[in-house]
Amino acid sequence: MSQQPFSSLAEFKALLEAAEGPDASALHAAEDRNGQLTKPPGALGRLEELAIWVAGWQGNGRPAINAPQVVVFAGNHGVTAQGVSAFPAEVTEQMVLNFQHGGAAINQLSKAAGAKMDVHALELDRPTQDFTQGPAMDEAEVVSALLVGWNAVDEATDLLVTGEMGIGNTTSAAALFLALYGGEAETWVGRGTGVDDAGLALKARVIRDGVNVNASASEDGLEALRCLGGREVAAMAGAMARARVLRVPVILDGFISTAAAACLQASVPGALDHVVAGHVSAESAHASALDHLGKEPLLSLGMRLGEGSGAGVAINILKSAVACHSGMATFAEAGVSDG
Ligand SMILES: O=C(O)c1ccc[n+]([C@@H]2O[C@H](COP(=O)([O-])O)[C@@H](O)[C@H]2O)c1
Ligand SMILES: Cc1cc2nc[nH]c2cc1C
Repeated sequence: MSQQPFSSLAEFKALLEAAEGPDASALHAAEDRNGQLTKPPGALGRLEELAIWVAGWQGNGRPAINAPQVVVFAGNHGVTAQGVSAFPAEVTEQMVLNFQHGGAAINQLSKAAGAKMDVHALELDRPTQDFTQGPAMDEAEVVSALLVGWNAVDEATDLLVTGEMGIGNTTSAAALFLALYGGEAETWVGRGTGVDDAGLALKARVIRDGVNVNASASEDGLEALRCLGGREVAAMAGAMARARVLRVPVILDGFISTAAAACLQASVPGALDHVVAGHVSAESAHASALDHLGKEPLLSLGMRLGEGSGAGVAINILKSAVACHSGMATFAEAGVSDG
């Protein structure tokens, strides 16, 4: 077997810390080109900033999105034993089969956006430990899940979406936000797949217990991921980190994808400079989580599905931004007076 790129959280963190930023000359070239395109200055609004941002990360003043990749990770959570989801844990595995057969929303959204889609199920027959009883994972387990994500990113990818499937994972994500950002447990929990008011109160109690039991989770983002995350959450973090190293832009999906990202950011400032928020989910605390990360969502469609679905829709926005930037004529080329 070939040598793995990291074998501990410290080595993973060091790779992320060493990752380079965007290409300054591509950024300048894209800014310059943007000023010459046949439109009034700023008339394409945020599409202009997005195209320039993609240019910097791709190291190309005329960026392109020809090979977008959607990667969906699935994991099972011991905390489902507490009754925190409206659906049974078996649904995780059943949905993996649905993804493999092309029957889920993300299959259609990937197809509509011209993206390749891959599915990785992470040890579904071995749920993480119930985090109200102790850490969800030991270091070897979280490192192994980070590696699945790291290795899932194609080197030829030019835009990445990380999605997830995991019954119980809105509880895990809420616990991560409580550990990383503090505040009241009640403000971080939401209905997930659709729990009632009693379920919501139970979720708040569960995440409060989880954060109290795992005191070290509040000290570092990667330690929080180990104690309160899940295998699919860690795999998303691993894929986002690989994309940062490869300088591939990433579109965040919903509440759980944002929790994975928040762990990276809390551990390594700048770890999310290559990340844009695809949408704000209907999970009630998602907007606040995005605020903490300083990310303005591209879309607000009332979606709360996960799977990478909101980010999948947002691929089309980035493609549109880049198509205008790289394909439009300049004033000189088109013979249009530039005022
Ligand atoms: O992405 C979101 O914001 C989102 C919000 C609510 C639910 N989900 C999905 O629903 C599942 C988790 O919900 P739950 O109630 O089991 O914690 C998981 O498979 C997620 O993909 C996803
Ligand atoms: C059916 C179903 C599909 C999902 N996709 C992502 N999370 C999900 C949760 C459920 C319950």
